[in-house]
Amino acid sequence: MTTEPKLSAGAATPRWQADPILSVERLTMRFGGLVAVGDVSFDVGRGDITALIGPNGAGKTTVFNCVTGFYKPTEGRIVMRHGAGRQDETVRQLTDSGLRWKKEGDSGVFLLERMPDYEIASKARVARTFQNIRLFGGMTVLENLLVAQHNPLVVASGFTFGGILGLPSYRKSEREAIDKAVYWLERTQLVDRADDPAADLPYGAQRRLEIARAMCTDPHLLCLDEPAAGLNPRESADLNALLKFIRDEHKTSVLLIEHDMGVVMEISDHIIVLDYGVKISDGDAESVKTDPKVIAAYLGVEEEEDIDVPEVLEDVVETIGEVAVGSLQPDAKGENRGGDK
Ligand SMILES: Nc1ncnc2c1ncn2[C@@H]1O[C@H](COP(=O)(O)OP(=O)(O)OP(=O)(O)O)[C@@H](O)[C@H]1O
Repeated sequence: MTTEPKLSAGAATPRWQADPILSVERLTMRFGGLVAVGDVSFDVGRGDITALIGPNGAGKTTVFNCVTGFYKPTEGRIVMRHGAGRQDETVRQLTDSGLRWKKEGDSGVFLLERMPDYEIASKARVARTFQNIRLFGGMTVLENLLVAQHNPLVVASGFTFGGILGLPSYRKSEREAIDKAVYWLERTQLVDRADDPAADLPYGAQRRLEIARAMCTDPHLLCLDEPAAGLNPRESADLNALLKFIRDEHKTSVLLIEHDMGVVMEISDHIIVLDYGVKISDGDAESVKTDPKVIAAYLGVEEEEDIDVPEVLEDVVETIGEVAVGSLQPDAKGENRGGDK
């Protein structure tokens, strides 16, 4: 099934079509007989906040794991681009040649389905956070951010000796790494906790630290798996502000999985909706939240069922727009379609 991206009336060509930083093309992921993701395609606009949403078990994390190299897709192509435009000719050349990436100056094309996860992070510059927080709990908050910058520091140390001897070039890189860490600690309101073990931070602060750590790697694309999970309303508002800052001031593209529709509808430029492993809607917030297929998926109405959309629409849009959708995650049939992460 193909679902063409939708825009609200009067909108111009969206960035995700004109200038996609990431294109997921006909992605399929099977686990034995289970099709977790089936023939899914979508684009992520450069400089956009893009949300991937859907009920439990819809396939969101599986898509994330394919994009970030934790899974090798069964089928499909995942194109990451540095520099403006679709770069179709380079994508075609790479696909035909069997090579993994091509970089020229500030431009570059990376076929992520061919790359191991460490290359996706270091070369394609895709950073991610996890549904279950994965910090180095015994290290301090500052150390967590310095570890994230390990690669440039190792290079600056000339692979050890420059660091041991304290050469000026290494000291300069070390200073820069600390400055960058402090910058992100300030942006995430964690400066006062810099010397505390990461495990001692409250939950919401640990989530912000994960984002700070990812940003210390200077990603072109930041992938966040349920960043608002477990946050209180105040922390969710802070998260919204942080993600808008990352988009607007750092021009970093963001792709997030999120169940909190308050967060999704407020900050997303573009929303893709999955259900049972297929894409059911794709467009801006306005078009997605009024899409009958989305409403049916969240409320568990069978597609063939003749729902009276105008009658229920107002209530449902209000619900999807305002509720932290924990209560909507299991569908109306009472099924929990997901597994633990
Ligand atoms: N490694 C795996 N092995 C087998 N099945 C898997 C694996 N990972 C995911 N699945 C299955 O694939 C389907 C999609 O799971 P996925 O975690 O991608 O959904 P999700 O949309 O992220 O769900 P949630 O919102 O609950 O996190 C589910 O049926 C899940 O049980």
